[in-house]
Amino acid sequence: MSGAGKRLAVIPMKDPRHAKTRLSFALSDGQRARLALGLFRATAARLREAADGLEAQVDLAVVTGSPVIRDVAAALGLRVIDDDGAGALSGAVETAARWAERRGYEALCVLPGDLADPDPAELARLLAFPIGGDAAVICPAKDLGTNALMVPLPCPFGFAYGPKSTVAHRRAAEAAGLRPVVMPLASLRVDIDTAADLHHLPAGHLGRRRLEGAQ
Ligand SMILES: Nc1nc2c(ncn2[C@@H]2O[C@H](COP(=O)(O)OP(=O)(O)OP(=O)(O)O)[C@@H](O)[C@H]2O)c(=O)[nH]1
Ligand SMILES: O=C(O)[C@H](O)COP(=O)(O)O
Repeated sequence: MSGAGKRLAVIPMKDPRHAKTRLSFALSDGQRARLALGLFRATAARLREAADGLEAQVDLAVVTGSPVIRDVAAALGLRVIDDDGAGALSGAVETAARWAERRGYEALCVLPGDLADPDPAELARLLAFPIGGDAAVICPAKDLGTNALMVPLPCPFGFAYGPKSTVAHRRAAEAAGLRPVVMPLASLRVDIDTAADLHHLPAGHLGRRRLEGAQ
């Protein structure tokens, strides 16, 4: 099987036209779509840089129902997993986990596509963590969302994305007999949800320029 002895890092990604709705009062529809696509591209590029520097075999994928994202991901060399119209983040990640398990991958690392400024060195540290079959790694967001989750496959618990999902994932991992490892990585604390998060974007970034221009 193509994934034997390897890990799969997957980015769940909506269609940019339907993404970042919490920014709709701060950005136009076009600006939101460009921001969502730009954040996805940046996260994919940093993930590639991290994976290329590792001895451990890590393949990269996106799980999406968006033809736009599918084309961009294929051009970036990512594997494309159809989210089967999951309609919610946990369902899309579950689809990716089943896809990876069928192909023999030993672990799945999930990263959202809206991280503000992920550091490849921190991504590499996460990807290289030796989870074996008995641990799950959780990287908390500043609002206690789950900004990275790495689990053994088959994953013995259900994905529980939503408000304060770090707590839900930690409890679910423990209940399933896994050792939860909370790994607070500074560059993974911020994902772009609200206008206030735009300040965390790199200087000169479209989203930040728009916000500063608007003030
Ligand atoms: N494939 C897939 N990805 C999703 C889904 N829901 C969220 N995502 C992705 O998961 C990551 C985190 O999601 P959110 O923070 O909710 O992003 P968002 O849905 O664009 O933001 P809002 O519209 O403001 O809720 C982003 O990369 C999203 O594109 C889904 O139903 N399917
Ligand atoms: O972290 C999570 O559980 C999901 O990303 C949803 O949280 P968010 O919309 O606050 O990012």
